[in-house]
Amino acid sequence: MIDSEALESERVKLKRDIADLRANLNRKEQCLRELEAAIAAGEDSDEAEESSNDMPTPQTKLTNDDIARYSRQLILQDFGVQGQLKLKNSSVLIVGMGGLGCPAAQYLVAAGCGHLGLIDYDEVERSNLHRQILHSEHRCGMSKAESARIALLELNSHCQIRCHSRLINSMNAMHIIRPYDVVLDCSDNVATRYLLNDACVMLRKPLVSGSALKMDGQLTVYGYGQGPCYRCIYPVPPPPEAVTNCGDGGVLGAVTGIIGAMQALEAIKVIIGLGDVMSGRLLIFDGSSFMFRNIRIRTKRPNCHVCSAQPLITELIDYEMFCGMHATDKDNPLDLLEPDQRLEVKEYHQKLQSQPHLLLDVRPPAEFEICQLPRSINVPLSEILDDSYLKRFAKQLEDKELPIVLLCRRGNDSQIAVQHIKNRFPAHSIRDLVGGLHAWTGSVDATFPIY
Ligand SMILES: Nc1ncnc2c1ncn2[C@@H]1O[C@H](COP(=O)(O)OP(=O)(O)OP(=O)(O)O)[C@@H](O)[C@H]1O
Ligand SMILES: [Zn+2]
Repeated sequence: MIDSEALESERVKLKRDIADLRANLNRKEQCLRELEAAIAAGEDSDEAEESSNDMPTPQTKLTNDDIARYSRQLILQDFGVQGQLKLKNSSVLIVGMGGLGCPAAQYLVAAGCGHLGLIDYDEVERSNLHRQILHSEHRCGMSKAESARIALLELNSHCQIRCHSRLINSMNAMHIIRPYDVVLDCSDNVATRYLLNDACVMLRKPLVSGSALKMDGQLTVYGYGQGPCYRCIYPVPPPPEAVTNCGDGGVLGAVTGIIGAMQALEAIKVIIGLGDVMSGRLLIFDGSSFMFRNIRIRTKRPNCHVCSAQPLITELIDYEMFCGMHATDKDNPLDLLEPDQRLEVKEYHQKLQSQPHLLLDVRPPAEFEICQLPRSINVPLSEILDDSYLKRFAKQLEDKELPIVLLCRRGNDSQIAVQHIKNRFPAHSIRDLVGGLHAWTGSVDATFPIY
């Protein structure tokens, strides 16, 4: 008798193993490329970075290939040969090769930007591919900057592309940004936004800033002409609990595509001096109603801590501390509960799953619909925090013998929920499933989907 479930589980496991091996191979190939590049340059990597700071010799003529390739934009009255030459001699730094950085880089390279710097500390994952359109299935596991470079050079081999596969932070930002003319903020966190703003103000570089979440996006240009900087608009960071990223809130790829493409457009306008740059104005895009609003934002704040005549901040600070948030969205597991309030997934599977118990899944309904454990009941965290779940579970909660187990995607929200319910029912056995569904897939059922 063929056990089709066991075969399926084995098949999925093999696919995962192959993906891991491929990721490892990609990493090794990348190391090899970097090493060979360093050997070819006859320098160690630090010196290689210094040399990248040298100004390239300006190009004063378009080649025949340039003329053929860029003909459709060359014939634009306001663009012309001078615009193309400015673009050819320009250098743009893109921070973040994710949903915004990919389309932005694609349009800049296609348009003939001469020098591009790409920064990203992260590696390509499957969940990136729906919107980070320069990466590919085969490059999962590879550094995002390196993966983007491969795709961009296929589009336009004349562009000089430098990869910085690392986190940009207070230690390296001035050094990395200095050689570039314009910076694009395509990152996804507040700490990096303040870092890039401050560094760009200090180095007098225009900063084209974009953001996208769910169905909405925003765009503006900071530090251009007499326009304000990010700190003029947001002198203090938002509270960490008010900030959501794409991993938690979701985003539609076409929305990041729209904002990223517009960031490329603004960078080109800044470089060429074309049209009205989006400085002192904020574009707000609502993808569901398809409304573009263009609002005036304040002018320079006279007492801005970084861009005013007497700035208080004259060198880069610790931005993660300033914002109370990390600059990476790698899992930062919470540890809120006592050991006796926690339950490992294996123990749940072996001892409790077949016993009477109440399994509450505290994820939002849209996530619950993607996948769920057998007999789990969806009670979103918001319903727990506002106590509306009490109405639904009054009866079960009266039964102190019935153990309650809470779970979520990664094991953070379930801890918050346990704390809250425990305050109301201190005598109950209420525990969270450590590591949530991710741990379930890792330790109990390899066929359970991960998102
Ligand atoms: N300080 C930083 N230095 C380098 N790269 C950064 C920094 N801050 C953010 N990034 C990069 O910016 C990109 C932002 O893009 P985006 O939010 O679309 O991707 P993501 O983090 O892969 O998304 P998801 O939340 O779905 O995992 C990410 O690739 C991230 O690694
Ligand atoms: Zn300012």
